Amino acid sequence: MEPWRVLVTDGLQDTGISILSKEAQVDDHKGISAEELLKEIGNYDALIVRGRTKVTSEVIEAGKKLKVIGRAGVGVDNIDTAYAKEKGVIVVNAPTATTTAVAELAMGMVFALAREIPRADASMKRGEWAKKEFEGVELYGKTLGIIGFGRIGSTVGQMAAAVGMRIMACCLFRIPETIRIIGGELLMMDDIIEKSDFITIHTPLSDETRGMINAEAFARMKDGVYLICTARGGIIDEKALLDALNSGKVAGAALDVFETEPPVFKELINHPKVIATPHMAGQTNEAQRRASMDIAKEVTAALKGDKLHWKIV
Ligand SMILES: NC(=O)c1ccc[n+]([C@@H]2O[C@H](COP(=O)([O-])OP(=O)(O)OC[C@H]3O[C@@H](n4cnc5c(N)ncnc54)[C@H](O)[C@@H]3O)[C@@H](O)[C@H]2O)c1
Ligand SMILES: O=C(O)CC[C@@H](O)C(=O)O
Repeated sequence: MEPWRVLVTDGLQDTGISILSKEAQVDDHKGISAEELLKEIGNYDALIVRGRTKVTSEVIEAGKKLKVIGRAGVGVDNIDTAYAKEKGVIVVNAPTATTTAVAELAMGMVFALAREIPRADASMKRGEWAKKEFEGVELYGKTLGIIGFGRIGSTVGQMAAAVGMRIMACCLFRIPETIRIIGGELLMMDDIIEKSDFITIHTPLSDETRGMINAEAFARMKDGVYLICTARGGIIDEKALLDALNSGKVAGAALDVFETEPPVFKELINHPKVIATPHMAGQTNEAQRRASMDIAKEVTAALKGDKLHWKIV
């Protein structure tokens, strides 16, 4: 029998490639264009992507031998999962690998906003000593509203509780035990919006969450609120955020994800009260190693017809 062929299009750490290579022929074609992918995909049994590759219905249609699509990470909003299901193509992800990394970046953003660390550093590098300009706020005793209390949101909750923040969270489905353990409150999203000093977003992008943080939501927030988003671009209405920053309603925003990536809305990125990072929250060496191993094992299991842990469709 011919060996299975696996195409990797957004890079994968060597540990994952080694696991796959024991069972299949692996082609690492990092950065492949959309046109090239359409031409090549017909030769492959499995496709492994991160967030860059758009796995459209056309790609799935062209993948005549395709049995499984693996997402080395969490969000599958770049994969047409409905079409994959229709075509009997399995979609799996590696949802636990990057939880700590994303939560740590979100917490880092909370600290960075409260003390304006990036702006202070930039002023030092310009040769200034602008000590009087920097009076921050303390986190101790402040309320952190967590929208989406799943794996990442609840990990952020534990970290923030450890520095003395009061935790309020809202969640759609299961209510993790964590909220009780950290002495937090489970509330409706409206309450979180109105009562929080800091708001951090950890939901997936869905029909329901797209544009969820809009002008109306900003109007209901406390004056001087801080906003953090490491979840997905599109959940926050970026134009409404810029207006809220300019009016002073929002004292600072830290964003890892954008409606368009790389971002085209430069006025937002360049705003002095915005801290921006290039969709790197899940990108620690440890997290990417775990993601590469998890997705390699899961894709191999799908090819062999073994039991799956993280089947999306
Ligand atoms: N920036 C990055 O590099 C990066 C890395 C990993 C994940 N992410 C994003 O983070 C998201 C969350 O990841 P996770 O592992 O915590 O997922 P998760 O499924 O464990 O948690 C998401 C939570 O959001 C809740 N939710 C969904 N819709 C909601 C709504 N309308 N209102 C309130 N709560 C809602 C769900 O109930 C769930 O508990 C992912 O979907 C992904 O988009 C980003
Ligand atoms: O893999 C990436 O590039 C981003 C990962 C992240 O957004 C995820 O959902 O796992």
